[in-house]
Amino acid sequence: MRLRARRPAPHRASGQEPHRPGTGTPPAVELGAVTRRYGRDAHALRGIDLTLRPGTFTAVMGPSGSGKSTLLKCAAGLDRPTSGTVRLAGTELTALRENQLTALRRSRLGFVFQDFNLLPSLTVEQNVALPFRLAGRRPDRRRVAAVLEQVGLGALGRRRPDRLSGGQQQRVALARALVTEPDVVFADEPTGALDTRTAAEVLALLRQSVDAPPPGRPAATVVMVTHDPHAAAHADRVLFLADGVLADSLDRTPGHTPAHLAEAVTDRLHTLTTPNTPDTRDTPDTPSPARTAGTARTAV
Ligand SMILES: Nc1ncnc2c1ncn2[C@@H]1O[C@H](COP(=O)(O)OP(=O)(O)OP(=O)(O)O)[C@@H](O)[C@H]1O
Repeated sequence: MRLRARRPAPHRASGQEPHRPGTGTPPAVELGAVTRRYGRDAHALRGIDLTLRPGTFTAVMGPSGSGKSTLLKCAAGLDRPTSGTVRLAGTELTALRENQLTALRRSRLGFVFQDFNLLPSLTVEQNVALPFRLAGRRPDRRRVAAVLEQVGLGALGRRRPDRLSGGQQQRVALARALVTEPDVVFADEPTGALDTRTAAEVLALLRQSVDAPPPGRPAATVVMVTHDPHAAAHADRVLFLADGVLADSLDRTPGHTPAHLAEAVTDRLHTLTTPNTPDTRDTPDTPSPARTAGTARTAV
């Protein structure tokens, strides 16, 4: 693979066609030719085309400075692209005024950050109920209790965050992100501050929110930026950014384990960070982790 050769052309993730109005459920996230420049010279994103279906879990990886956070911020309406379009569940964000964007983020998106971002003076329940209050709605106490059960914290609603472990605090943040049944949950390094075992528990909960939501509740859609191949291996699809373009992707195929996907992800990352290394993965006598994992390699 020669990433540099591919860099100038904008890419569309394969198999992900733009939604045509009137053809059913719109994509959860749709980016069209999104660019983001800082000043004249810093091109953080260089033409991103991307479509993510509802009820999917996508990880975004890439070297430092490749544009992951910028992509997340543009997709979540926290930053405005320099050009291009962003649609969330059919709503065009780039057309919205700032106050409309804020209202949309509060009512239709969930966020999980590395450092949890809980309010220390509020109890666990109050932190989870916050999105209702910020949206000017009465907190739905049954929903708050249900989502705390979902993340395994049903008994800790009255505690304050400083009396919780890091993993428990991140579970509260996850409950807060899920409580309004948002169109998309955006997670930026959600396990970056956690030990391996606790990180795996939080990732399993994210995965479960997509695969097995509580009865009667919709499957979540998760977009997660991470540096950790083991975290990315919980996703259905891993997107690789390099220098502001979508350079590659990996899809999880039925039957192979997160460990295999993590190995394949590590292999791709290695290729991204050392682009001049000869690519031996297509040589028949050199089986790659991607091939042994049964992973579909897709052009994006
Ligand atoms: N506010 C800003 N002003 C100027 N340049 C910026 C700004 N934010 C990001 N950039 C530049 O845009 C590029 C992409 O940054 P971004 O933070 O999206 O990368 P990243 O992949 O998330 O990096 P990391 O893994 O280190 O967090 C980098 O070159 C960065 O220096």
